[in-house]
Amino acid sequence: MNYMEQLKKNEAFSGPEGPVVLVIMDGVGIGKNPETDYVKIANTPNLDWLKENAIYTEVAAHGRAAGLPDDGDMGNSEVGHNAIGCGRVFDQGAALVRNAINTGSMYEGEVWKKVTGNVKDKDSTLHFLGLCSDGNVHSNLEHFEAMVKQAKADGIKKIRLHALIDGRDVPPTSALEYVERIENFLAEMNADGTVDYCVASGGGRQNITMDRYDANWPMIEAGWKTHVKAEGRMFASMKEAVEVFRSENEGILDQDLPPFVIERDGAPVGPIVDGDSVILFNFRGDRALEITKAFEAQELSEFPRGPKPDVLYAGMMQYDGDLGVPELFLVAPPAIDRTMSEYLSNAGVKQFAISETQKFGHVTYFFNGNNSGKFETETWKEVPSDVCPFENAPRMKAAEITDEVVAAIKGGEYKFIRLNFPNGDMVGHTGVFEAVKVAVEAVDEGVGRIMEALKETGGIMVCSADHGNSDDMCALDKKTGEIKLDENGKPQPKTAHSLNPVPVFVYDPSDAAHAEKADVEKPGIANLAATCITLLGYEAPEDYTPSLVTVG
Ligand SMILES: O=C(O)[C@@H](CO)OP(=O)(O)O
Ligand SMILES: [Mn+2]
Ligand SMILES: [Mn+2]
Repeated sequence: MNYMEQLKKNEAFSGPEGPVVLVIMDGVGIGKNPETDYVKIANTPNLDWLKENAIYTEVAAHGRAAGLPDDGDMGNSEVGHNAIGCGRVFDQGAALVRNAINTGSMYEGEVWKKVTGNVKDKDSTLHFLGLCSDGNVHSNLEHFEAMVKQAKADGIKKIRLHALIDGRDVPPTSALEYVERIENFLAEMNADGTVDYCVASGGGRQNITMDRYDANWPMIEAGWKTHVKAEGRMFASMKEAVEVFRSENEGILDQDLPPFVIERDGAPVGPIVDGDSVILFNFRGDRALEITKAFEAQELSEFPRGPKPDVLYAGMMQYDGDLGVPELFLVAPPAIDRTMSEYLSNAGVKQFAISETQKFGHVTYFFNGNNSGKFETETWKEVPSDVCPFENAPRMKAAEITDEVVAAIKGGEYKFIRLNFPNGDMVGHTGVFEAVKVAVEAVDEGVGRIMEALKETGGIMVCSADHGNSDDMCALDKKTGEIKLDENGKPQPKTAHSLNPVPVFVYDPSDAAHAEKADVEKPGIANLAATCITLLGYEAPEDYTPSLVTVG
């Protein structure tokens, strides 16, 4: 459907006096275990009050409810904000790539043929760069393995893997499990002696290559040096690199591991040079855009890249639909259309979107279906994030974001305000329990101040989350369900998102909407779009998942 029907005004309710404010508390879900649920453990008087006094419901934010392949897949910010922003559930990257590989349609596509053909014609190297885990948030090693098998069948002789280490979508120190899997797989591929496939470089994902939203370009510079120029500390294998780094940095998490280069006979085994092909096998866009720019841009001002090698570069997906980046991609992204931002813009509703750098693109680019363009009535505001380990500054910029939101509420210009508080998620990923508690408390304070401003102006708040994280902070023993302890008897942290549902609070202090909880079957975060549109006094598009409240 490419036409855009207009939103109809709701005859029974024409919207509140003040704005509708959508608060996305990133990574704040509803835990199952009070001992590991740092949202519960934190002191949250405002969220507690809302639970008792506002309209309260719980919605699914993972698995099929977010367009992921299976209900065992945890939610994440991309699929979460996509669903919230477009009111429907699309099959997302993880599912689309799996499908393209299983049906073989990826290999029949022009891009696969081009990328592999280039290597065959020039007798050069096919490089794979990506996050090496089965987290299914940015990537899945399964996809890498399938592509390598196909490349071998297609006659590719030389493959190099530039391996980013995870520990953020999978257990925090699980790297060696993936290293073993990769090394066994490559050994199997090499066994008949016809090909030369190996790991060439890598490092922790929070250290190199996977920065996002221009927060920290030195990470991209370090990645470029490591993967492309093959400059850095050399090791005989990835296993050796991980083991040495761990012995030198007590307690280091996988995501923070330093960069490494693999050598053979004293020389780096896989710099990226003229004539090669490169596939970035991450399917998610936020942390893929900067390294893609480094490979694609003719001129680059963000760091002294030097002349870029003349390679054929392809992404797993198109990462930005508006910018058309990257030029070559293996799988078409979900065709997310008719987002609520577009509808509201067509209806002339002025919109304000805000977060700090770390989540700025979540509430703008992800929210608008992975498009970086703005609709006419939108204003976007980015509060610069600190560049530091967030366990050291767990309040992040919650207060500054709140200041801006309160000013926007009181200013009266915007009818719809959306914001993301990153704390519950960003600090949740650090695995530092005490910091997570402070992080959640900072969010609660922000919510409280927004409530006050809405009370004064007659607005309405919809407060929810994109997925869980801080609600499930400890590793549990799979068999017994007990908290796993480390060698000092302390709970082992869990740094990944959770599979838990998330809360939805609808707070209408002046009772403008006479809102009541609607009876919705299997509610999910996608239902938030229709909820906001309904509270703004419009009828939601028919094919949006329904509003969680009735009004009028
Ligand atoms: O940090 C990230 O990239 C992901 C986890 O991989 O978190 P989120 O989906 O919350 O952005
Ligand atoms: Mn998130
Ligand atoms: Mn996260």
